[in-house]
Order: sequence, then C-alpha cells, then structure tokens
Amino acid sequence: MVKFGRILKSLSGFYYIKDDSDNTVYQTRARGNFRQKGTKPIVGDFAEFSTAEQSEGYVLAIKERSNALVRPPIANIDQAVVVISAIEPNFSLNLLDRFLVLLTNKSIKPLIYLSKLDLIDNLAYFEKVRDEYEEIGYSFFMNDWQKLVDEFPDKVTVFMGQTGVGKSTLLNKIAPEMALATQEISDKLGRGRHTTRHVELFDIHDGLIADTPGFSSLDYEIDNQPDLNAAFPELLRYSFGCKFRECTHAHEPKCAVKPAVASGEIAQSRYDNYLLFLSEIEGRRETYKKVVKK
Ligand SMILES: Nc1nc2c(ncn2[C@@H]2O[C@H](COP(=O)(O)OP(=O)(O)OP(=O)(O)O)[C@@H](O)[C@H]2O)c(=O)[nH]1
Ligand SMILES: [Zn+2]
Repeated sequence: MVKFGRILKSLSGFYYIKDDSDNTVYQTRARGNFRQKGTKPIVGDFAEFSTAEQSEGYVLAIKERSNALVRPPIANIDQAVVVISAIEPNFSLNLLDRFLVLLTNKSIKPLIYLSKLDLIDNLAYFEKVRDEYEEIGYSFFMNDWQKLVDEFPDKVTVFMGQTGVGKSTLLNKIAPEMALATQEISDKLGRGRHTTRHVELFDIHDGLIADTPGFSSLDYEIDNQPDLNAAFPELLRYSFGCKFRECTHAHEPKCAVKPAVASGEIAQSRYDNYLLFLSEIEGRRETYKKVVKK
C-alpha cells in the first residue's frame, strides 16, 4: 500500500515515517534507487512510501525540498533558534550576523536567543542590541525561553550556535522528555551524545523540534554567493536611494547607505559586518577566477 508522510527519524539505516492520514509511524528502508540517483532521504523529508504487513516498508520517493542542512541532515526547516551567549564564550555580533546570512539564504527564519544573562551585571548593552535587531525585524529573546516556545507550533525548528553557548541547557528546559529519549538511544548505541548519528524530529509544543544542534563549531562558511540583502534588510531599505543600481555601499559615490550609517540610523557593527562578508565573498570570487585560469 502506498502512503505519504514525513520522515521524523533516521537511525541505523532505517527511516521512521509518520503517516499523514493517521499519524502512525512506519519503519522503512530506502531502496538502492536513491543511491543511484545520488540522493538519500533525510529527516524532515516528505516521502511517498510503501508498507506491507509482516515486513518493513520502503521509501519510494521524496518531495523536492524547500531547504536542507548538512550538519545535522534535516530538510524542510522553517526556523532556527540561534543561541548566542552573553559571555563564555564571548558575545560576538560578527558570529550572529554570520548565522543570519546563512539562515536567511536558506529561507530559514532565525530566532535569536541570548543565553547566560545571569552572568552579566550590566544588561544595558544587550538591551540595546536586542532593540536594534528587533527594529530590523528579527525576533530576539533574552533568556526568556517560555516566550520562545510560543513560536514552535506548526513549525520545524532546529537549534544552532557555537559550542558551549547553552544549546543543550536550553533544549533541556524546553523539552526535557526529548533529552531523555536522545540519551536512551545514545546509551543503546553505545556512543557518546555528540557522536551519535541519530537524527530525530520530536513532536513537541505542537511543532517538530530537532534534537541535534547544527553548526556547533565555527568552521563553516557562508555559501558561495549568498545574497546579503536578505540578512541586511535595513541596508536594502536605504539602497533604493543609491545612485547606482549595482551599488555595493562600499566605495561608490552618491550611496544612500553610508550616510545612514554615519547618522546612526544603521548600526555601525551591522555595516562593518556587511562589508566584511562582502569582501569575503569577493575574495572567494577572485580565488575562483584564479583557479579557473590555471
Ligand atoms: N550561568 C549560566 N550557565 C549556562 C547557561 N546556559 C548554559 N550554561 C552553562 O554553559 C555550559 C555549556 O552549556 P551547554 O548547554 O552544554 O552548551 P552547548 O551549546 O550545548 O554546547 P555543545 O554541546 O558543546 O555544543 C554548561 O556548563 C552550562 O551549565 C545560562 O543561561 N547561564
Ligand atoms: Zn549604496
């Protein structure tokens, strides 16, 4: 019998698919045809699958993805909680903006969550940062995980952030039952929590939440040709006043963005990060040209 559903878990070569029509979870395998095509089903995929009594089912086809992450492999993600700590590791606007570029380019809505504010005496700086990001249009949560939970219904949510910022601590507060289930699987597999290859979306707070945090290290790069406009909407807003349509707001005359930075309407740190990312992208283009010439 052919059914449709979403892959919620991948473990030891099996895919667990929740049937759309009756919410039953079926254990399936992917046939060799996926390997031939160079694709592989991943958690979050919408799948067509077969079931048979007394035996496991097969994934027959997967629907085109709206987006996907590589680490952890999850598809069709709606939003990501970007966890950043006020301290330990040190707060970094550069890292935050990098996450925003990465996520907006994958059409994943960022939810910024600032942790470890209890270790900070003077909150004024962070409140100013929050106000700046909220004004641009980003959701920014300061240690208030209860409010964050309101964003979860009907969405697929992943967590990401540098190592040590408090992702696991936050997940434990939001979904203690999930941490427990993950721990049980790790124990069974005999591997540590961080090396387990199990990926799962949990039905929690009326949405789906990934238990495996993404991008815990800094060693990722912005995509080759990211569109910086999506992550810097405030620059985009002013750019309509630039004389040149192709203005990069770096050195062109009659640029409308630079005066807005000078007057404080655009935060200096945002402009600086924008220029830095722009130079990184252009640097990569140069390297690419050199490689092609050889
Ligand atoms: N004071 C304080 N400590 C926190 C907070 N959140 C996390 N920590 C501590 O920070 C350390 C790291 O927290 P984790 O939750 O393990 O961080 P993580 O982001 O999951 O780290 P990785 O698993 O390495 O990616 C732990 O010692 C936590 O107890 C917080 O809000 N306040
Ligand atoms: Zn400009």
